Amino acid sequence: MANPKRSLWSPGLIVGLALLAVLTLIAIFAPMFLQDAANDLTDNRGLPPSSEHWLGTNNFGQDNLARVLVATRLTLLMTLAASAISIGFGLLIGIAIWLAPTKVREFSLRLLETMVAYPTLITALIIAAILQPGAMTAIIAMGVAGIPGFARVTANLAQQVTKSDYFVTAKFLGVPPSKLATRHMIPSMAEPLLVLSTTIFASTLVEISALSFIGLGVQPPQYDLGSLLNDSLDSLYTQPAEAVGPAVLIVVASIGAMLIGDALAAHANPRTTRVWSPRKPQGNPIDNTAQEDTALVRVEDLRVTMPGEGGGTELVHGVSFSIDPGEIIGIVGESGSGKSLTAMTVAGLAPDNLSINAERVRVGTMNMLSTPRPEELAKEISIVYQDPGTTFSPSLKMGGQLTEVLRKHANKGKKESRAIMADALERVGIDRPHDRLDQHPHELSGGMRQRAMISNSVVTSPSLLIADEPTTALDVTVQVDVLRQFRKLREKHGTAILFISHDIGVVQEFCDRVLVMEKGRIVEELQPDQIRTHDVSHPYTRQLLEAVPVLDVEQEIAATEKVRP
Ligand SMILES: Nc1ncnc2c1ncn2[C@@H]1O[C@H](COP(=O)(O)OP(=O)(O)OP(=O)(O)O)[C@@H](O)[C@H]1O
Repeated sequence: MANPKRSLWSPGLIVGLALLAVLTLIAIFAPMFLQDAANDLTDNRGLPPSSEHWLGTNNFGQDNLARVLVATRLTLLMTLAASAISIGFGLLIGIAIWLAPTKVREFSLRLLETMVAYPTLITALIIAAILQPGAMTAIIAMGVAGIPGFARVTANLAQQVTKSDYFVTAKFLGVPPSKLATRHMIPSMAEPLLVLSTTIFASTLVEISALSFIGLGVQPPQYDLGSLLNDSLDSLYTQPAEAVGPAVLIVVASIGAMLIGDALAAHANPRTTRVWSPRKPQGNPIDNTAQEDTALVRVEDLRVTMPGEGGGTELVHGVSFSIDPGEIIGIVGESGSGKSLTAMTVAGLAPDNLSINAERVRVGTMNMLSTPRPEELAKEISIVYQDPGTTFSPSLKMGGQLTEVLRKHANKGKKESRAIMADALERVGIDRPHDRLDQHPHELSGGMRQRAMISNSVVTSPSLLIADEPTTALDVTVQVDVLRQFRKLREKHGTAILFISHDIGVVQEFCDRVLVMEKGRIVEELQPDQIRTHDVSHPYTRQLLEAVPVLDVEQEIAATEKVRP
């Protein structure tokens, strides 16, 4: 999904569109006005560049520049036609695969994988060699050769759509396949496919010119940029200017298309997968105020801005708070109120596209606006993310990923790290923990992955644990187990916790203090008792309290303590 706040009109897009607009104008008007200069045989053979013939003339006395400009039309038309074949059929096949029965789908996906292993140009060469050389052959060869690549990407994207709740529901309700494709699949995939289409256009242009260059594409008397390049070979040393024109136009056209593709890709939503990344350092990595300030975390006047016209959009408006060692602070607020941005900035992570400004963001002695040492960061701060699906790399086994921090930053050996992790997994209720370490993330359920992530974050006994809605996806019993783990961590190691939740019921007993956020501001700071007795002053907090059924965490923990040692 595109980010509406981010301007589409980047310099790259403007330059790319301008280049393609100029080429389109050339393609339209050059054949109307320069046909004679380009095609008429004259006695002015092999002239060097001059004010009359900017790129000189060829061996038949034809003006090289006029021929290049006239050839632009055929080159662009062939490229458009071949790209349309690749994109059209690729889209149909990619979608059909996911609407087909499982056996057909599996076979088609394997077939596509085999086909994409062959470079497009080789496939095109084989097709062009079988058919009679000519413009139509070049179009068919390039168009057909580009289908598997486009179909493969479409199939990958379509697979993600088929997993979405809205698609499953629509299928369940009996929406016919054609409607599933047009209403659900194509709109969801439109943006990445548009970006891919511009890349296909650029590569088709170069490859179709290559086919003509080697004599399998356009044949005389027709000519395109590739065949003009070929013509220039005979006199490359005596008349190099003849090669310059077609070469420059091929490069300019493909750069134009790539710039448009890049700009569209950059405009695509930067948080489709929620990626938090380290930021550019601001100031000294060590914050000396830690000596006189007993708080573990100190945030002063934090502002997070989405850059844009008119100074951009401020998403977090001057937030200040502190967390003492061992303190559990809750942040509650509705979706989009700035909870995650605030917490991730405290961890020194925030989306790249946002600008972060603050008087201070300190954790221990680390200035989180700068770049603290990675070993210190890994030991001092742990994060439990909202989405367990994206936390683990799908291609690596759980064991390698879960023991990484222990091995790298706590200097534990492989065996010892595995034993510590297996124990931690067992404590969050994961059965057969040793076997789990040898499994891949997809072999675990979402709830298990979430619990694995939680156990991973507590094994290093960090000073600060940032938990971004860690229990949202878990059932109540597991929620309680997890909260109990967090409590034990605080009791044993004095870990402070920044606990983000939508659910004021969960935070009320679990946290020592609760910050209520609304629209990027902390609107109220509450003691748990105030939540319990509804002694709150801000209308938004009252609304939150009225909206959420309250879970008595204390009671639940007490109840499960009785059954669990
Ligand atoms: N990378 C980004 N680019 C642009 N806007 C962003 C980005 N990240 C967050 N936002 C916007 O900032 C606001 C606060 O987002 P944030 O993720 O902090 O909310 P939240 O309170 O954690 O919500 P949720 O509970 O749904 O996760 C939202 O309007 C969100 O759309």
